[in-house]
Amino acid sequence: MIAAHTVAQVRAAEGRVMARLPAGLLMQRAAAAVDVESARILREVAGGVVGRRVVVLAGAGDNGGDALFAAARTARRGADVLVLTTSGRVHAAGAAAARAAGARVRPFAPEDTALCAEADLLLDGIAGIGGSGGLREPLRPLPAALDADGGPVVLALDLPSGLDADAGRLDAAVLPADVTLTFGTAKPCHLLGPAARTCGRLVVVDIGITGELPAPSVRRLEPVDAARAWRRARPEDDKYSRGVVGVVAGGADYTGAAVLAVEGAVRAGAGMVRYGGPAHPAELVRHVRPEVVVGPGRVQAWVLGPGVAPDDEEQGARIAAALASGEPAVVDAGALARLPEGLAPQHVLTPHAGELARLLATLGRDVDRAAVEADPAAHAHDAARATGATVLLKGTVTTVAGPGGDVVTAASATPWLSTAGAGDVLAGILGTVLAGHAGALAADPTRAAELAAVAAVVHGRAAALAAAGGPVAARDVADAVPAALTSLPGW
Ligand SMILES: NC(=O)C1=CN([C@@H]2O[C@H](COP(=O)(O)OP(=O)(O)OC[C@H]3O[C@@H](n4cnc5c(N)ncnc54)[C@H](OP(=O)(O)O)[C@@H]3O)[C@@H](O)[C@H]2O)[C@@H](O)CC1
Ligand SMILES: [K+]
Repeated sequence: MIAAHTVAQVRAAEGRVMARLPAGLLMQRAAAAVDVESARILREVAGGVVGRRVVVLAGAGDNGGDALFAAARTARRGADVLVLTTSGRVHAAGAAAARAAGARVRPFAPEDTALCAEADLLLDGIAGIGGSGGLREPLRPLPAALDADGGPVVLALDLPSGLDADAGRLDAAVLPADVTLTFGTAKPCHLLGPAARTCGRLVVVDIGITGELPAPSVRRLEPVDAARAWRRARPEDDKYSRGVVGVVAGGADYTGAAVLAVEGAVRAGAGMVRYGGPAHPAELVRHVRPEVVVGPGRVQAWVLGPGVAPDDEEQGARIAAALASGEPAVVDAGALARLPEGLAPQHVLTPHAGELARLLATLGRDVDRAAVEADPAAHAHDAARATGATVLLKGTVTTVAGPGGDVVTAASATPWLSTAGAGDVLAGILGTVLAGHAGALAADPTRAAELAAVAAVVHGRAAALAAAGGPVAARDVADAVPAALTSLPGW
């Protein structure tokens, strides 16, 4: 898991640690890590450090201070270091250290853009967690100038300058990084889309504040976390204790979604799957999966809505009854169009951006799909708070928001996964995960957010396995779930 903390959380922790330590020590730890990573990059891309061209952009605050002390260390290794200050103010001790080590230090001028583009390595110390409002002039043209082939490796200190550390938005000019070294803990911008795309490879540097940090506000689940959280079959299990998943999917006109949701649940290891729906999809489901039981009965978790038409009264009645039962449920597709009052965290809504925009519109918000895609976490969060449910928003980064404010993400394994039916399979997998943890969810329904992200990780991994770098069909994703599980590190 990668944990991210807000600026306020980081500043509070940093304050407590700094009160016990000599002044400037945390900055020196940060600078040392930047210097080590810089040397590693220079060896990799330029074959060595001595004489290699390093340009350092240093802003007015402590992010600039980190950059200046790192510049001093890298200059002492023999690199050719030019520091360009990007503000009228500069960290005085840092600038003195850089000069003393042989680096040149002067203000940035617009024509320096070319020098930046020709460097082997560009350190971005313009702004960190104190930054706001995006890149300022005269730096705004810089990202486009660096975009050309053969430009420098860009190493961002703490975060790519221009990002808002606490948000996933990307609505202002940003200097995208190839590598981001973040200090103490990741920040929400590193994990939330679309901002996360500008961070490149993320490295969290231990500067000694971890012990003072509270519970993270954003978490990214990794495959190893999915292995840990997945409920394994136990010798004493029977099909009921493993979890029974009730699937209300498909209708007279839509059958494929029912089959795919059932496949997802079966392949993820449900003890039993019960199908609820009209005769035609029921026959097809039975044909494809003879192990499925058709008709009502006790279940531990529901999968509601794949392939259900909004005006299907028969399926609508089943969905309403399932939600009223209070049992954990995946609320997908057609079921999203008819949400009742009184949802709770164990109800996981699984919209894509367009569906979330429609849902928010019914709650009186003035948003469209583009607005949701521009800030997925904020909108998922808004919907979770307004409905009381957990919201899993599908996308390149899967973003899960609990009504209590926690956000859990899962990076997508392959872009090929955006294919028809993949969402139905995810709904089935998630139904099995919720059913397997029904006891834990009864004790603490807010665990649904983490479990939803677990299902997304496994779904993404199954897709990557099935796709093997190329296109993938939804049913193949379901078939690959067992292999995806056994391939998880720590399984
Ligand atoms: N937390 C920790 O444990 C540790 C933190 N450390 C480091 O400190 C950093 C935080 O330092 P910080 O608080 O001085 O703020 P910082 O990020 O340098 O930016 C604020 C300055 O930049 C300016 N500015 C603002 N927006 C801007 C923009 N868009 N474009 C350009 N400039 C902009 C703004 O000036 P103004 O708005 O007044 O012009 C202000 O002066 C943190 O990210 C980490 O790197 C480490 O040393 C290790 C320990
Ligand atoms: K930065």
